[in-house]
Amino acid sequence: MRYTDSLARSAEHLRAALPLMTRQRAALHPVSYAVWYEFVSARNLALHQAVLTHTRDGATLDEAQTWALYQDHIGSQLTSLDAATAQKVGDGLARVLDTMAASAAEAGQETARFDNSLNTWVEQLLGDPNQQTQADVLQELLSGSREIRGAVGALQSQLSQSQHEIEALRQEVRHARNEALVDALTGLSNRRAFDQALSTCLANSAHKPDDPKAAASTAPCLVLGDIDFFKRINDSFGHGFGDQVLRAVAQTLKTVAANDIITARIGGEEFALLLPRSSLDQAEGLAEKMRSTVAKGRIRRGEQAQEQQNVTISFGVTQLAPGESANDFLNRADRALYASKHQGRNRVTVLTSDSNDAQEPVKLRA
Ligand SMILES: Nc1nc2c(ncn2[C@@H]2O[C@H](COP(=O)(O)OP(=O)(O)OP(=O)(O)O)[C@@H](O)[C@H]2O)c(=O)[nH]1
Repeated sequence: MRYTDSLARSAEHLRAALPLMTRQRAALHPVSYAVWYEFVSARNLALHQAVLTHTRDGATLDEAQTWALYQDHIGSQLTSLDAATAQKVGDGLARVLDTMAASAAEAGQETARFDNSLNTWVEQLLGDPNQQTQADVLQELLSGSREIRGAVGALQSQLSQSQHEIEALRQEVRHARNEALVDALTGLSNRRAFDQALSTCLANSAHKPDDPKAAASTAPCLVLGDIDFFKRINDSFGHGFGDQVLRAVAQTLKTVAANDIITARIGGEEFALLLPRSSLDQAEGLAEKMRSTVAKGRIRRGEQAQEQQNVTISFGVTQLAPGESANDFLNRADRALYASKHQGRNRVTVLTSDSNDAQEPVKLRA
């Protein structure tokens, strides 16, 4: 069960959530309650972080953002949890069937061996006319054994049919599981997949510390991107065109990023790229290439050639410091992104771990 808080604790979270919802003029429906409940209870770090990002500088969460947060951080978790359970059940069933099929095959071989022995005995007995009665009995035994063999054969083919069915089921579950990790609009990884990849990447990097003597030291790098003035695009040309812009930008990021880079849509118009092992310069170069490719592109709005829209995207780039938590890593990338927005947008900002102070000047590139 997802919510296991005691009554007193739930009431405490609710008391904390309600004033926030009022201040945010949040709509009063279960999706909105769930988002704010999870935010105040700090049970869901990714959601907590996303709400902070959306509401910085006193901004309010709108309906679309609330639904998107629910979809990315709460709803999809339930789906993939179900899928994980189904996968476990499927695997268990398949294991049982594998064992049964192996036993049945063994039983079949046993029976065939028994049948062969009987054949030999019958030939010997038929060679002796005085043993006619015993031979009749043995013939009967032989035909009985053939029946057994037929039955076991049927069982084997039944089991092999079931194995095919289970395999098909397994593939369906695998497919459902993958779907739960994919952002339906853009086809990129979703927030959940990104969070999983980030924690795996951090765990791996803890086991493989970087060589401090290497010239351009490599470590996990994070590139956060956020489309500029996206609200204006939605407001001017409609939500449908906004979605088209999201798909086009996602496609550009996917094309520019190499295969080993996790490319995710982690919020409404926010993207994240995780480079498992890279120098900060390489990560900055990648962000810069993405920024300029998006800025040069034109997205068609209608049938007329002049109905084209250009969009820009701001980036924040950082590299993991040794022993750093995922939260601090993400926060620094977010602050770098925020600096890009603050400095005029359509730019890449790199923030290193030793320039942790938000006030400290950061390296900017337009
Ligand atoms: N079309 C579309 N819009 C979305 C989606 N998810 C969030 N949005 C919208 O994205 C907009 C984000 O706006 P803001 O957070 O104000 O940011 P912005 O206008 O891009 O401004 P800056 O980031 O400061 O440049 C909001 O209007 C959301 O409704 C989505 O899936 N599709």
